[in-house]
Amino acid sequence: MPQLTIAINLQGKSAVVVGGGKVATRKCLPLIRCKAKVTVIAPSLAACLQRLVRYGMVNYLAKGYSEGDLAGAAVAFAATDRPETNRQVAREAEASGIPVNVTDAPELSSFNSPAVVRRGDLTIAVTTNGKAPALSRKIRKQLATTYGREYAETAALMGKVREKLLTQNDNHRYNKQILSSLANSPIPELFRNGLLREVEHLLLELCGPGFTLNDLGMRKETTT
Ligand SMILES: C[C@@]1(CC(=O)O)C2=NC(=C\c3[nH]c(c(CCC(=O)O)c3CC(=O)O)Cc3[nH]c(c(CC(=O)O)c3CCC(=O)O)/C=C3\N/C(=C\2)[C@@H](CCC(=O)O)[C@]3(C)CC(=O)O)/[C@H]1CCC(=O)O
Ligand SMILES: NC(=O)c1ccc[n+]([C@@H]2O[C@H](COP(=O)([O-])OP(=O)(O)OC[C@H]3O[C@@H](n4cnc5c(N)ncnc54)[C@H](O)[C@@H]3O)[C@@H](O)[C@H]2O)c1
Repeated sequence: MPQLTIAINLQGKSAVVVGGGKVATRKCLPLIRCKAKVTVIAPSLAACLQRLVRYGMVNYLAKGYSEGDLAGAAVAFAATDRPETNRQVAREAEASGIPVNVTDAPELSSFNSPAVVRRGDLTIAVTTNGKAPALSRKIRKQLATTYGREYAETAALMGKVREKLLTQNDNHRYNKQILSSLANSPIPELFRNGLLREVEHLLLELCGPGFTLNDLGMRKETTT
């Protein structure tokens, strides 16, 4: 089934992960990163999850799932190795209108987890609508080699330029032209090679004065 791909803000929202193994751990880490309040429910935990509990990054209920455990959740994950338990979680979520990811039954899920490359505010997500997760993983690895850390800097820089353009200039056509030129410029390659002076030259050429890395509040380093 074709699915809507969205990026959702879960900061401060409750996320319940049922199960405490390898797959549950993989579901918890991005939730922690986006500052959700994560609760894990499982009779026992994998070592990595035990550490996350020890460091206060997830709340832990040491028990088997029972109906009502999803109360107040903005999102839920059924990641136990018991298909019947995962189905019970799916039923409660469905009855309560809570989006749920059932890790052994895509047909019962209201969403699935894409394979993700993160570079600062740039997120590249790959999904096959649940058909071929191993393919998503392979493509994620290919993308990770093409889009390195320099894209985090590029996205940050373009965010600053865009903010400044939008606050000081309401000529949208002109702004679009500048931002499109920046997106198609060699700025990522320049960042990758530490050529910040050349980045400055490009900014001057494409945006005009007032857009140095300093003006934009971005760290300025000496270049060779
Ligand atoms: C992308 C990724 C994200 C993540 O989980 O964070 C992810 N699976 C990953 C890896 C992976 N999963 C599996 C293998 C072994 C090879 C294989 O079976 O193909 C590998 C590959 C590996 O590990 O190398 C086994 C597997 N996966 C699912 C089932 C159940 C079923 O299909 O019934 C089974 C059989 C379980 C069993 O054996 O019983 C189901 C789902 N897995 C999804 C996501 C969702 C669809 C994503 C999409 O639309 O493409 C979906 C539908 C639900 C969900 O979990 O959201 C993550 C890669 C992270 C990365 O590396 O970036
Ligand atoms: N979606 C995916 O990407 C993917 C990949 C591989 C496997 N899977 C599926 O994910 C499931 C979990 O795999 P795993 O490798 O994490 O297993 P695992 O054996 O490492 O962990 C299973 C966890 O479930 C917990 N559990 C068992 N009964 C429970 C209950 N009643 N209530 C709450 N927790 C309970 C256990 O304590 C354990 O922490 C399997 O069903 C597998 O088919 C999904």
